[in-house]
Order: sequence, then C-alpha cells, then structure tokens
Amino acid sequence: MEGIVSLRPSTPRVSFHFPKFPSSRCSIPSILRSPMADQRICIRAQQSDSKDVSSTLSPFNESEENALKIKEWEVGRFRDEIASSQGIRIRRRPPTGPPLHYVGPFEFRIENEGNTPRNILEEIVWNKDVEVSHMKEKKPLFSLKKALDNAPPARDFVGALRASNLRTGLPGLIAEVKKASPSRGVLRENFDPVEIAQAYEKGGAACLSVLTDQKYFQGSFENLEAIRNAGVKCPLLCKEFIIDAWQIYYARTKGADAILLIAAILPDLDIKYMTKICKMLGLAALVEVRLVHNEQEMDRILGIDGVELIGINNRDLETFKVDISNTKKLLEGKRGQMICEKDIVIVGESGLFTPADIAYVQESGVKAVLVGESIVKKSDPAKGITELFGKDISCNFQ
Ligand SMILES: O=C(O)c1ccccc1NCC(=O)[C@H](O)[C@H](O)COP(=O)(O)O
Repeated sequence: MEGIVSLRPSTPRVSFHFPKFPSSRCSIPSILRSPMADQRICIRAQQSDSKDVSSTLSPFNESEENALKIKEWEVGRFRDEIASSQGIRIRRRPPTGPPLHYVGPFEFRIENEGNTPRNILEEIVWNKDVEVSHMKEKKPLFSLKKALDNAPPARDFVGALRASNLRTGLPGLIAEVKKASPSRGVLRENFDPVEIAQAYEKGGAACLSVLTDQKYFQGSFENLEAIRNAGVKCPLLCKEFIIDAWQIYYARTKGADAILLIAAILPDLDIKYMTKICKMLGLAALVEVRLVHNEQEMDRILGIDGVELIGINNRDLETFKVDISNTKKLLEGKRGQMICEKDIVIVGESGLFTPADIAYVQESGVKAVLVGESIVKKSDPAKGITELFGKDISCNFQ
C-alpha cells in the first residue's frame, strides 16, 4: 500500500510519496496529514474496519523508517513556512533539528532553535498536539461514526445570538463555563458545570461556551456532555484549541453546536477546510482573531468564504493584558463595511466586566459578547449577568 500526502496551499503544489504503512490503523504521524490525507486515511480505516489486516502487512524496514522521518521533518518545515508566510508565529510542535540521515542543505543540518515555547498559546498548542495524537489513536475517526450518526441535530448558534440581540437590543451573551485559566488561576472553587450552565440560561444567556481543555483550564468533554444531557437549551460552543479536524468530529459527538477556530494557530487552508467540515456537520465556527497582529488576522478571515461568526479576543495572549479599545479600531472603515456587507456577527471576547464595557464594544459594532470571569465568579451567575448588562436580560423580562 502506498500513501500520498498532497499539500496544496497557495504555494507550489508538493506531493510526497511514502511507502507501505504497516496497517491502515497504524499511527501515521499527524504532521503528514493534510486534509486530503485525513480523508484517505479515514476511508482506508473504514474499509479495513471489518477485517484485521495488520498481520498481512509488513512493518517498515530501517531505511523506510529513516526516509519517513526525513519526509515528516520536511513536511513540518514546509507547513511552518506556509504558516509564517501568513503571519502565524505559533509553531505546531517544538522545533527539532533534522533526523540523523538527512542530507539536505547544510544550514538545516546544523539548525537547533531550542524547544522553549515562545508564549502560553504556543505552549498550549504543543501540548494539544500530543494530547490529540493520543486521543485519535484511542478513538480513530471511523469509530466516531455511529455517535455522529446518532447525534441529535446541532442547534442554531448564530441564530440564537441574532435573536437575543434583537430581543434585548444588547449584544447576545455567550456565557462561559470556566473553572480556571492560565492568566487568573482558579476562578471558582465550588464548580458545578451543570448548575452554572442552568444559572446562565436562567439569567438570559443566548449561548454557552464550555471549556474542554483539562491542563490549562480544568475543563473537560464530560462537562460539555453533562450540560448537553441536563436539558440546557442554549446552543453550546466547545471551547477547545482545535489543531486537527478530528477534534471537530469529536466535539460534535459530545454535544457541541459550535467550535472555535483560532486564526493565530491555523493557516488559511485549515480554516477553509475546517469551516467546510462544520457546515457539513451543521456546526457554527467561531473564528477568533487576537488582540495583537489582529489586522492581518482579520483580513485573512474576511477573505475566507463562509465565515459568519468572528470573535475579537481582547486578551493579549503573550502578556495577558486586556484591552477592549482595539475592537473599535478593528471594526472601523473598510473592514467594518465588509463585515456589514457579509452580515458577519462579531463577538467581543475577554475582559468584559461592567455595563460600560458592554456599551463600549456594542458601540464599536459587536452583536455578541463572550464572557467568563466576571460572571462565573459570582455566587449567583444569573444575577452576575444582570449586573454585567446593567439590566435583567432574561426571557422573563422584556
Ligand atoms: O483566559 C485566559 O487566561 C486565556 C489564556 C490563554 C489562552 C486563552 C485564554 N482564554 C480563553 C478565552 O477566550 C476566555 O476564556 C474568554 O474570552 C472569556 O474571557 P474572560 O471573560 O476574560 O474570562
């Protein structure tokens, strides 16, 4: 069996051929997986589902393994080059020098950039890469098929935000179920995700955001599933660091109605591909731009067809400083016009604490806000919502 990985971004087309996988279920390095390769692997895995083929296929010999390592390293470099040409500084994995038998240009052979992440986002991505590889091995895509087929239809996340905005005249609220964060540590000791979600719903939240990252936010997919199964009606955003399409399918099986795509870590081709998967699954994609370098990120996202929800994160993920004034700058002029023409819903995210903050971002043009800390810390999160907006926005109050 021969595998092909085709990388087809705007840069020249490159195809790598590599020989003989020991089994279609074997651990193919995820760095070799382009969207197309993912699909092929999935199809092969489905084809081989009924019979165990591993015994009939031979493992790599040593020279094949060396060749594979070199290709893997070259693809990694190529991918980082594409990302950096789009202004993406977050690297997917810790940089390594080339493999032992690499015979390419000398400057690559002596290169060693060290393996310290440049900031918290990069650290999170490096950990996520390892975590996702393990999860994929445990639950390959084909094994999620049944759960996907049986999942109830996704709820209309964007529609709920628009309806809330029309009903209250205020930005629709995405209330975040957030136990802890790298910038603030533990926000709430006595943390019952379902209770908090129900309080948010009662307080007038249009949608909920559920953090599923364990290591940095003390979240989990169990929380997402429990909230979904507890009868909460608000559409749910799976707040995860998505670096691989597999995570989108997994989120769907756990009850997500929307997922987050972070422009600072995903090249355009990934965002396009992942947005299409979301459409196929009926999920909304919240595409997020950061506080720093956000003009370039915003322009990239506005150039991608099918994006209907953009988040502007007010937190600088390198220094953790929060600044809501950039939102205004970013939504002025040509960009603001384009956003109106495309009817995109803008979400103001992070660092919103008072009615004045809400009014400020609303005047800048946001139709929705994503809020965690200021409401999750309140003993009664429903009341926290009323305090945040300066009025009762629950459905009982018109
Ligand atoms: O919150 C953090 O410290 C953080 C650090 C690194 C990456 C992401 C981070 N937060 C994710 C979020 O987007 C926020 O949880 C969300 O916007 C709510 O923010 P807040 O209302 O300030 O809790």
